[in-house]
Amino acid sequence: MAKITSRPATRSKHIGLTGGIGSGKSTLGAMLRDLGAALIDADHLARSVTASGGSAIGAIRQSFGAEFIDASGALDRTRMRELVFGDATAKARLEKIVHPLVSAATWAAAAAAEQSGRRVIVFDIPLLVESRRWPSQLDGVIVVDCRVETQVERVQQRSGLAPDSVRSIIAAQASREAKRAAADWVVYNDGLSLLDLQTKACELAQQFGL
Ligand SMILES: CC(C)(COP(=O)(O)OP(=O)(O)OC[C@H]1O[C@@H](n2cnc3c(N)ncnc32)[C@H](O)[C@@H]1O)[C@@H](O)C(=O)NCCC(=O)NCCS
Ligand SMILES: Nc1ncnc2c1ncn2[C@@H]1O[C@H](COP(=O)(O)OP(=O)(O)OP(=O)(O)O)[C@@H](O)[C@H]1O
Repeated sequence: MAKITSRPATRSKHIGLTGGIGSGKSTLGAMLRDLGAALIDADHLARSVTASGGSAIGAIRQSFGAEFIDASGALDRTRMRELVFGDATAKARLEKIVHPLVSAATWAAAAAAEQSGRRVIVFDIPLLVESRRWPSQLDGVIVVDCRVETQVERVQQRSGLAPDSVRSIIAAQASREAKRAAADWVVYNDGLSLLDLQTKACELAQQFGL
């Protein structure tokens, strides 16, 4: 199958969805999917190329060493997290391996959604604002925003990561201000119940013609 490396000719709406770690973008993405959008999740694709047998594993082993691959043949995520969020050069080296694979998988999934007649495709991309290519390839961008304290709390609750580790990940991402400046729609997901967030999802879905 030919590799798809950029946006195919399209008639559906392509909406980017981004936000810092723990902001709630995957939660909003799932709500938009339930309202009829096709959802493409870059984190999910990145996890699949770094799972056992994934297409990034050979290059990661070669570049970082066998100690970054666990006994099942998958990326050792804890070890890699501890390395890259304190070492910008190592992070760039990892991204150079993973991002092109995620990008190709993203466009392949978008083409499939397009072919099956989906009118709205939501691209959940954590590093959308940091990327030079993504913004120009989308029809609009939703930014989910919340206070850093809320991000730290949510991620700690979700995965047990220590507050300092969460803060080091936040420090490696674009600032809240930079993200908001790139937004066509800002969803402020702080002090909101999940029901309130669902209401915001319904309003967006209506604007997208879902
Ligand atoms: C470093 C890794 C192994 C840590 O794995 P872990 O299971 O702890 O986290 P997970 O992949 O679920 O990501 C959680 C969140 O961390 C943040 N994050 C992940 N990678 C990056 C990055 N390169 N730069 C900044 N933030 C990142 C995002 O907010 C993401 O939603 C993993 O995140 C990874 O392989 N990152 C490189 C690939 C990448 O850039 N993914 C982002 C989407 S393409
Ligand atoms: N309004 C809300 N009320 C209660 N819990 C929420 C709300 N928004 C998000 N959460 C919870 O916060 C956690 C983080 O949300 P989510 O996974 O959607 O964030 P994310 O931005 O996708 O994070 P990541 O970058 O790590 O993928 C989840 O456990 C989610 O259920």
